[in-house]
Amino acid sequence: DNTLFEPYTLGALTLANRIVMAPLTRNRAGAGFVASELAVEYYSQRATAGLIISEGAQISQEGQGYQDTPGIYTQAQIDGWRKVTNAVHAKGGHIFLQLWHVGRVSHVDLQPNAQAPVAPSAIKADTKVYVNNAFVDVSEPRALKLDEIQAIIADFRRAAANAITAGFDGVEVHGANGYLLDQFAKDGSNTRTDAYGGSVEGRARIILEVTAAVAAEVGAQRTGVRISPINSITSTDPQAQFNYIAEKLGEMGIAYLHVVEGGRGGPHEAAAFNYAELRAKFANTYIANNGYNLELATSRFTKGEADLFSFGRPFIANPDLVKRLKTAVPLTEVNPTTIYGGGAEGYTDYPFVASNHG
Ligand SMILES: C=C(C(=O)O)c1ccccc1
Repeated sequence: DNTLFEPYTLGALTLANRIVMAPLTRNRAGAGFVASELAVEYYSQRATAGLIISEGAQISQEGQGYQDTPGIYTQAQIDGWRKVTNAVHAKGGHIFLQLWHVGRVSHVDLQPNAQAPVAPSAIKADTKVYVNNAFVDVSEPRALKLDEIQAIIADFRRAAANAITAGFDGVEVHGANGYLLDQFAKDGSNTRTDAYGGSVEGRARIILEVTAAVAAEVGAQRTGVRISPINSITSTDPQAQFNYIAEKLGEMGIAYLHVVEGGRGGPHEAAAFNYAELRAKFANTYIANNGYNLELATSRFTKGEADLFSFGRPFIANPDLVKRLKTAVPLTEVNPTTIYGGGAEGYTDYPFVASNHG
């Protein structure tokens, strides 16, 4: 098979193609942080993706950083997601849920008892979050105690079990984009001197322990991990840090490593990081992400540099992205004003290619 549109085996799943829908936060969850009814239509519209990875779903109240993002830690949330997975499966699609803990990227208004957001160290992120319908500075975080780290690992494990109960085909541990696990992995945000910091191994410990716990719960073949070696937070030697993480994750036999190449949402730059070296540390499936188009994906695929390619914004505006890429139909541009928050507009109302076309 020499194209992106041939079937691909991922663990026990046969994907119809190598095109993955990347996790996309849309801030449309309803009361109780339950995935909205509209999410049923939104995700099933995009079921022709080889694999859908859902928007980040927080594993606990403490793990939430933005308003109206869905959770995966209550029965009502599980019930809401069940409708989504049923609809995607009814269309022959496959869907993983992204397990999310934001760590320091949060605001006291979202935190239990208005507490400070938690982090590896009490270092405030230089970023804003969408809370109370406005972009506001994040709140000052506090450093986690060792027993709290064990509790968070248990939260990830429980959330993974909930995702399988909700009908997901697997889970993706969110270790990227400046959130909790990424905060531990990078020394720009982790100055701990205990077992969870102070060295390549120490900074990697929590993402490896979380992944081991999740894989023990749902199976290694239904577990993926997302990392972003050089975005969001500075680190001294990202190549050494993430080569080590990739190697240890590879030893666990998990299904895939999903890599944000370059800066999040930025152009796909040939960044100062060797992704081929990283990939060589991980024997299973490598999903390449960030600013791909068909031409770039095809060229890297034919060079054997990645197995699957994930697309974010193109999937927002093109529910039938696979058909458009396969038949060279021009893509609809995303409307940036309706990505975050709102209702059906800019969510479930993007057009499909006319059925008589291609
Ligand atoms: C979960 C996100 C990520 O991984 O970047 C996110 C969160 C808020 C806005 C955009 C993206």
